[in-house]
Amino acid sequence: MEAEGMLPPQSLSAKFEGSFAYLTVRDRLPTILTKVVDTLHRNKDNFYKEYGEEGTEAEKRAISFLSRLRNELQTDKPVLALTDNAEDTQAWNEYMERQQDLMENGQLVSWFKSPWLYVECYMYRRIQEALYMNPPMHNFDPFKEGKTQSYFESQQAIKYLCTYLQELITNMENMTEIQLRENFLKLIQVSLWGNKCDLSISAGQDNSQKLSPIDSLPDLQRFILVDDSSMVWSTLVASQGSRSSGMKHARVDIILDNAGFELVTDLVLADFLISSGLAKQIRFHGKSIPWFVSDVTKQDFEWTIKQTMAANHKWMSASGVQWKHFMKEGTWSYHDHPFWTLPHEFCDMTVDAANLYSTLQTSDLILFKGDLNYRKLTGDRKWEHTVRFDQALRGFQPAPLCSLRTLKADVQVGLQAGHAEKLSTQDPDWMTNGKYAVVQFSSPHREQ
Ligand SMILES: O=P(O)(O)OC[C@@]1(O)O[C@H](CO)[C@@H](O)[C@@H]1O
Ligand SMILES: [Mn+2]
Repeated sequence: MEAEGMLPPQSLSAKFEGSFAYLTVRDRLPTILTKVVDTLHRNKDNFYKEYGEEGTEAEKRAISFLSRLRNELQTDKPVLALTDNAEDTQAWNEYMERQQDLMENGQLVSWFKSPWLYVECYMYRRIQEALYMNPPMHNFDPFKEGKTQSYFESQQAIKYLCTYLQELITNMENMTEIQLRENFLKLIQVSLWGNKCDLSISAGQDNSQKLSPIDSLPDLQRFILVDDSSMVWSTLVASQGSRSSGMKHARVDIILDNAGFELVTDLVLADFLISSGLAKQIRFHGKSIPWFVSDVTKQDFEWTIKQTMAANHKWMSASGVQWKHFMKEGTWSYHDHPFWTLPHEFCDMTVDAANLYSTLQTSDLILFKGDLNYRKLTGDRKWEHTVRFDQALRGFQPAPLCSLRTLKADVQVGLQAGHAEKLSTQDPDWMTNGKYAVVQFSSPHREQ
């Protein structure tokens, strides 16, 4: 827990000129908006075919809304309250008020003056507003094409991975505890590096995985700056009771990040956890609206399993069939909660999404995938790099948790003294170029 009266460090923000936040708001976010507009344009005929004139009109209105939004962003206009009437509209507008209270000298909350985490999340929610306000477009996912493309472009790697998984499952019975541990650690790393493949960092450019993900692991090892995966293993082993008695029903929650290759790496890990008996239940958590270009929605989740099932490859389809079965029998389940697409830091969850927090409290292990989750875990703040991960969580400790993240934003805690300085001389962009990664663990049960 945080010492009382201690203020956390400042939020990252585009107000720091030249910072990664600044460059993202200035360059990457407008590009993403332009791509959304292009996507709507390209689908013009489809909207007409499906909904007639009404579809064409909705598409035009959404495009003009998004063009205005891009202009507001680029000219640093004040952030506007949401005008739609969705489940989370009020929470967003209340959060805006909170941001307003934090502003100094009576300045208004705006794109280049407010916290980066807030304005970036807000942009994706405004894209959704453009769609909500223009039915019949409210269910349209402007990022769908990019997500399916990234899945298809990673076919080769997915084949390798599913083949590897099916071999493991065949040999599981004869595996010693040491071998089981080794394979678990490998699949944790595959899921970790799967996070290299998000589409928002490359503003939607192809970033797919083509090589064998298992063979690349040894070369990547030295880029893992903090590796707490052995603690993750101990947590799982401790929570399942003995392997043969299977007394306890360990539950793992995976807070998903990106669709495409990354999601497959997560499903493979989840399959291994169940097939090995390390866990009895997996709960996946995804986004309820299209988010940060590549994040998984329920539709993406179901689509991925279906596609994998239908693949013309023995081991891929065997994996897909198994995953479908896990879903059907409830061993796996998919959940979304509006909190995952709110701009809050996770330390706010106890108050702002108490029901989600209490659900997570009954988990044996929570895996947080990706960069945005890391930003929310640490509040996207200017922490010293040597501050402990536990401390940066500021009381967010529902259950043992682990962040699997490749570095794509300039926040990083939990490093040894001198490590960050050394990296800065070797590779000045180490925090944002996606070459490095961390596996960081924190447990409420651990001695603080
Ligand atoms: O959470 P993810 O998918 O790993 O990354 C999301 C992300 O690409 O979006 C932001 C850039 O716009 C960065 O913070 C981060 O790299
Ligand atoms: Mn993402």
